Amino acid sequence: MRPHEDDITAWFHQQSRIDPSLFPIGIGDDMAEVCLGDAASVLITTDMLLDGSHFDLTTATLEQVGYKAMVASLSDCAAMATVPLAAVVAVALPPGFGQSRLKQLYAGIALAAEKYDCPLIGGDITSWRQSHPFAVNVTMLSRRAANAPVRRNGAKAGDAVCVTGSLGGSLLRKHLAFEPRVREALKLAQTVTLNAMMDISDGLSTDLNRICEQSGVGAILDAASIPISDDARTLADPLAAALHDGEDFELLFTLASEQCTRLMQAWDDPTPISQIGRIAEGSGMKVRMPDGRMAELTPGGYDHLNEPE
Ligand SMILES: Nc1ncnc2c1ncn2[C@@H]1O[C@H](COP(=O)(O)OP(=O)(O)O)[C@@H](O)[C@H]1O
Ligand SMILES: Cc1ncc(C[n+]2csc(CCOP(=O)(O)OP(=O)(O)O)c2C)c(N)n1
Ligand SMILES: [Mg+2]
Repeated sequence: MRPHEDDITAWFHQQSRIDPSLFPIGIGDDMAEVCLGDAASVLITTDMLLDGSHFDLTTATLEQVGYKAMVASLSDCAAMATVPLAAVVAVALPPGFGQSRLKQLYAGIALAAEKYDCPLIGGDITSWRQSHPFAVNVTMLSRRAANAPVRRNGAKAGDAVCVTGSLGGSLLRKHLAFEPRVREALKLAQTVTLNAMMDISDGLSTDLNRICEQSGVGAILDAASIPISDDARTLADPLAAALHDGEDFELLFTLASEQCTRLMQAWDDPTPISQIGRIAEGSGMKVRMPDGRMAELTPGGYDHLNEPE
């Protein structure tokens, strides 16, 4: 079944009557683009992370949470092959949170800001009057690189489907300490023509479905080619983990088959790239299982609107 989140964001997209000459990219991609005149533009994304949903403060440190909040947004900048510019960070604090814990959070934010050259330029502090969980929201700006921002809607039948890094088992470790693929995305866009790209936050099955739906195509994956992470291999069903766990924060992209051949020859970055399947005409996703059997692939990743009541 289609994720409920996608139903409502598609509805938001339908409702929005924005002028494409002012906002060339609106609802539906990892970032929206705002024209500033004279061919200049800025891209923007916002993401809220909640204690209990995106991290668990009984086990994660505030420094890890600050880092994660920043790199999740940096991953959106990478998803469109854009250059991060700056971040503003808003927090909602439980009563009695205090300055010293805010400084721990800041240490994680500052670590990511420094590492990815994306300074914190503002924010907001609010506190709950009653007992409520901690929340942190990052809004981030980026700018175009030499390439146009890579969108979700450009995949074409016959394209190769590729990912960076490896997938699955993120909850064991990676989701608090990953490296957003900013450098890799810019290198990719410099080396080849990318038809579609996004980052994998909700899970390969759910996020590939977004590219397919927005591009009006289907996809066939080859399970044996999916790079399964070492952490996913410790779980009961490593392939299911790679397909559905989410928070891999790897790049998922499609490009013409000859471009893919060229990319595989030219790619010299330490982060590996794998071709995991092909874009097909029509709609829907299939996966060739390791035993050769073809199975339907339905979006089985994270859906905030499909949580138990
Ligand atoms: N509350 C909202 N109001 C308007 N647009 C929204 C809202 N929530 C999400 N969106 C938009 O819906 C699109 C799809 O969201 P999603 O797939 O979750 O993106 P991401 O994984 O990059 O956060 C994005 O363009 C996002 O900006
Ligand atoms: C305590 C806890 N439970 C569950 C998860 C797993 N998880 C939480 S949100 C999420 C999906 C990604 O988050 P979302 O807010 O949808 O990010 P976006 O797609 O908007 O970038 C996943 C896999 C987690 N990281 N921590
Ligand atoms: Mg989401």
